[in-house]
Amino acid sequence: MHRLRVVSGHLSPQNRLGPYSHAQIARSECSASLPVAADDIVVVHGLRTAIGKAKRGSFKDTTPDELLSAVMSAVLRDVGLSPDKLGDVCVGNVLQPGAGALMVRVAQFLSGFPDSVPIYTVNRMCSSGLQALFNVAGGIRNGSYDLGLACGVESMSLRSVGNPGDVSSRLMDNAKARDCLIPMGITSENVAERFGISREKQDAFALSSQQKASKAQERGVFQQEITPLTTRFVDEDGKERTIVVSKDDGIRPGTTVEGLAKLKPAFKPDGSTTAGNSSQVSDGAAAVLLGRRSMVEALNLPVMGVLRACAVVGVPPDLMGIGPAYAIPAALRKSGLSVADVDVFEINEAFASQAAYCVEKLGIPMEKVNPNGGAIALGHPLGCTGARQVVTLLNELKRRGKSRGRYCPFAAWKTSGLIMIDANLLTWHHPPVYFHCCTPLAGSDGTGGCAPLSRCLSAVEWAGFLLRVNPEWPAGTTNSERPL
Ligand SMILES: CC(=O)SCCNC(=O)CCNC(=O)[C@H](O)C(C)(C)COP(=O)(O)OP(=O)(O)OC[C@H]1O[C@@H](n2cnc3c(N)ncnc32)[C@H](O)[C@@H]1OP(=O)(O)O
Repeated sequence: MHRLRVVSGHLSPQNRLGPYSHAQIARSECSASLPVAADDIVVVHGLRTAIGKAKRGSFKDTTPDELLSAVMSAVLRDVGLSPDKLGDVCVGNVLQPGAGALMVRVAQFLSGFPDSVPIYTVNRMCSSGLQALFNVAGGIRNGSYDLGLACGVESMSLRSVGNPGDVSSRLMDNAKARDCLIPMGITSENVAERFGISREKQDAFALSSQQKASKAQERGVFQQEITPLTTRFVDEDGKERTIVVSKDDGIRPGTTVEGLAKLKPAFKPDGSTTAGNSSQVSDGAAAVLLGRRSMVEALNLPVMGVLRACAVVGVPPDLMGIGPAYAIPAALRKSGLSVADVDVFEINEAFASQAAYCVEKLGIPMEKVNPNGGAIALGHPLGCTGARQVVTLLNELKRRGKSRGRYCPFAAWKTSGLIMIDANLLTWHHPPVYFHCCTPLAGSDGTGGCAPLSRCLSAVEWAGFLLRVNPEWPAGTTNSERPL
């Protein structure tokens, strides 16, 4: 009934559609092609912390349980959901000892979650945050529970990559197994050499990431997705201060092609991968609340998107960065869409070499790729990034009033994760006061409200999962102002 009311509200002459006629609405792809089902897996809400520069940035003295707790509690607080309603919490993490099991359980209690709520970690390297989403979605799909929280967290300040753990000495006799020891920076060099991604091309990609992120930061775009975190910070004189962190550290608005060209190769003397065209080593966390549509509707929670398809593909470990070039087509096949149908792609920028290769190989127009910059500018807290990209993409699609997005981060070693998300106006849940926000035209600077209804209904896609975006929240709405 609620959906019918929502739809008829849009179609009624009293609504504020301005020049958009009913005929235009009826022609929309979204309403025609996207079925709505009670057991859809929907995204309710997502937030992230700011991303700190590891070892010297805002979160250099912040433990990962604190980062995680900040996003876990903020997401539930924003939508007014009691934690005891959660059936499971899955947290992507790469570097914490003991698979991060202690860290996440501590975060759970720091967040005020009862001990009856289960929590666990997952490690699919740089896709861990995304894998957490897959896992929670899987739990909902298989009927284990109706609501779950998918998170990602990493403190690269307090833990470093490097210890390979206990592996058999026989790995030296097996070329593929041996390749698993190749440092990530060298895999970037391999991709650049093998596929002819020149230094100039890499630097151009890096410049574009920095420029897009600078512009987004300047416009306040990230304020919608960042929950501020009050934390301790020890300054150069050893004095401890309390700071509030709400802004990403890594973005360099002054980046130029000349400045990038001057940087020395970081991983091998005659290489092309530098500090400027690599992702930054960072600290951060993100959380995304997922639920079965029937339960989400029963609790009158908002719906940001619907999970439509997931794909995970393995690639050779010495070329790990090419993952999106394989995972994106796999998810496209599952969804019956093509690259041309997609409006926004979020592709992880572990290195400009691999990201540029994937974009080229798939023939994606650059303006559709990471419109607010990626890990080169923002930073790449390993276990967090997949969840962070989902949060960033959903907010971008919401700003644009787009109904479908597609997203693809990728994992190190041999796998690539892909999820697809679509938006369908027919499934929106929000109070009428916000409902009208989809009628004014969005300003190109993201400040002018949501897109017209005809655009809200159009199809967009994304590499990864198809998520429905709810553009009823005006651009610039802060977390605390969002409707509950
Ligand atoms: C599956 C996966 O995702 S695999 C990927 C996993 N992640 C990784 O492997 C991390 C890859 N990145 C790295 O290892 C590191 O960032 C490195 C080794 C490339 C560089 O490390 P650092 O030297 O500490 O980098 P840092 O960001 O501090 O930059 C060093 C200097 O380069 C220069 N620089 C960096 N970016 C720029 C830029 N955009 N323009 C101009 N100069 C720049 C600056 O002089 C900077 O020094 P400053 O910060 O004091 O001004």
